[in-house]
Amino acid sequence: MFARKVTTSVLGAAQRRTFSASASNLTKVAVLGAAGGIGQPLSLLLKLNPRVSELALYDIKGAPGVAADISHINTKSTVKGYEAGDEIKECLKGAEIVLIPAGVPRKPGMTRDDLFNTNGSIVRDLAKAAAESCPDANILIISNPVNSTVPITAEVFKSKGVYNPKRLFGVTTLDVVRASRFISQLKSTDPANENITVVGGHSGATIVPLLSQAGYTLEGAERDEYVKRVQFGGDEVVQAKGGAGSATLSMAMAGARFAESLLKAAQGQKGVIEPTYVDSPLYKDQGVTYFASNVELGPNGVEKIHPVGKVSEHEQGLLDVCLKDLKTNIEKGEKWVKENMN
Ligand SMILES: NC(=O)C1=CN([C@@H]2O[C@H](COP(=O)(O)OP(=O)(O)OC[C@H]3O[C@@H](n4cnc5c(N)ncnc54)[C@H](O)[C@@H]3O)[C@@H](O)[C@H]2O)C=CC1
Ligand SMILES: O=C([O-])CC(=O)C(=O)O
Repeated sequence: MFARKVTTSVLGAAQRRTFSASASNLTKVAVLGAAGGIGQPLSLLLKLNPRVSELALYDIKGAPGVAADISHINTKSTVKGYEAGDEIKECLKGAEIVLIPAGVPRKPGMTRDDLFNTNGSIVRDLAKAAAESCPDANILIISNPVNSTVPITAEVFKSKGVYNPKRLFGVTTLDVVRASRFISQLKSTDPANENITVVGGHSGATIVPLLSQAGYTLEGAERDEYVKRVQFGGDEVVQAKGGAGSATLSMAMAGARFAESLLKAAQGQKGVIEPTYVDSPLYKDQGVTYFASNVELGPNGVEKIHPVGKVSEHEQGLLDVCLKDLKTNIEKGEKWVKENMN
């Protein structure tokens, strides 16, 4: 078996290290919402990943054009674009990973929950298609509000009798990327060496960075500003884009990183850990059925859900608020999809 190293100049050193694969472990990856702000750069990054053998790009408009463009990049994977209608079945058939960034982004003044009505239906319909065409795939939900769109997807898979909690992930990687970048700015460290655990969910107060676990003890206003920046980092981008959407490029990097971690784990690498929002036992006794914490990934998806671990008194306070909000977001998603399954 030959193994080749591929490096690209668009990613940092930490990412470059991970982009190597043996030719025997190749995978079909589908992106739903591939012509969007996230979908396009995410598809580009996946095209650069030699672990991907086939890239299937679906959108209600524009996917064939994106696919034609990306297909000229001189890496081995094949790329095909699919349009609305029945083509989604062929797009999903045989996919091992399905990334879903389809849906509308926020405008200034909106919360992620304000996207619920529009994106809930979009995710529900795409989840139905995935449950029918690739029930064993790893489903990676990017569309907001993630705290609710993940439970919506789970209920759809349950309704079809194919739910596997080990294969459903809310992508919260961007929170970890931000938490690591923001502390490096405060401490003048190399962000590539920072890995701040972030737990909870993916909106406002449900995003809980655990600085103490990385050995940092910020106090007072500095601590509060840091936590607020991590919790509301998305708003910073929404404001700066002034009505033209939310984070797309950093999200594409975060989504590609998570997909790469899953591929590495699927292809036998041990000890691959990413924080992600999954069906979790950690706070089920409090009625919180989904929760993001460090998760060890493996060939079957979720291998081991790590507990939150030791937290400071201040972090415990943040967690208490998080759990209350999360419960509401989860129940809202479950209730809505049960009443609107068709
Ligand atoms: N999880 C996270 O950390 C993050 C999540 N997001 C979320 O990702 C979503 C997408 O954001 P952008 O790419 O900026 O939006 P966008 O509007 O640029 O792209 C969305 C794409 O989805 C497509 N689409 C809409 N309905 C569809 C359907 N039924 N089937 C297939 N495709 C469909 C649109 O045609 C469009 O190309 C938003 O909900 C946003 O809030 C954004 C940033 C970070
Ligand atoms: O803020 C938004 O709406 C998009 C998002 O989820 C993020 O950037 O974290």
